[in-house]
Amino acid sequence: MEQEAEDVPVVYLHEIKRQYTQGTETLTILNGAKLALWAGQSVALVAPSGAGKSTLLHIAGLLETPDDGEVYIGGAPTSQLSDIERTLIRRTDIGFVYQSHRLLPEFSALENVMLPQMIRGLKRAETVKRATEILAYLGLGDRIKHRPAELSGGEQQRVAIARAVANAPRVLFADEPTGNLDPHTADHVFGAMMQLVKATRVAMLIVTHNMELAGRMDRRVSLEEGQVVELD
Ligand SMILES: Nc1ncnc2c1ncn2[C@@H]1O[C@H](COP(=O)(O)OP(=O)(O)OP(=O)(O)O)[C@@H](O)[C@H]1O
Repeated sequence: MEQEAEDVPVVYLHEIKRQYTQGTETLTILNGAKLALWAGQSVALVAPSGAGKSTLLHIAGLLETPDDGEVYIGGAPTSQLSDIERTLIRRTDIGFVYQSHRLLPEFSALENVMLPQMIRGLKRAETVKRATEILAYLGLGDRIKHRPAELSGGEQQRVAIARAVANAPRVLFADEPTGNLDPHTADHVFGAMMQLVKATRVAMLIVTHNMELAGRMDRRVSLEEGQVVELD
């Protein structure tokens, strides 16, 4: 990761608007949402079902385009970029972790973590080295040859986190990453994510319904009537 001025947010959502049209009805989900995500800061997004959390994550992660407003990554606007340019930014700057791990079942933990780096065109030896290091950092040094089915739920989720940070992204988005885990395992996985934020200075936005975990993050925000509100 290149060192850059930290007076610019890693991600800045400016006046984001998103509507869905269903038949004759128009649903306004985001209505001028603004949010800045900073390097080295973890932010919990806590809001009721249907409030637009996943929509916000997908727009901020350049998976969806807003109807209006601008997504800035590292200070640069993204709305005029081509699909290829957006894909490249997603590969290098953005990581995603979902509620279910979505690992490839026929590949080992190591190979799953190597894949995003290989897609990016890094040399195999380099990807093996980096993937091994990240897995060891997340406490999986003795599990790298295991396939997902041979790992526990918490281990699978840590592999998914390793895969998401394999390319040293500037921002990590996680949609209920511990939602499928028992409280003890959730605590462990969550702890690993918090460590990563401080160790790598990645910016992190985590959707969670768990107020205890949200309370351990740097900042808490919600969505009300399509706008982001600070909870602290
Ligand atoms: N493709 C779509 N077409 C129409 N409506 C949609 C579409 N995607 C989402 N919605 C609606 O937009 C609203 C927000 O959805 P979103 O998935 O962002 O909510 P959420 O806050 O993540 O909810 P949850 O906590 O239940 O996952 C919902 O009411 C949903 O029905």
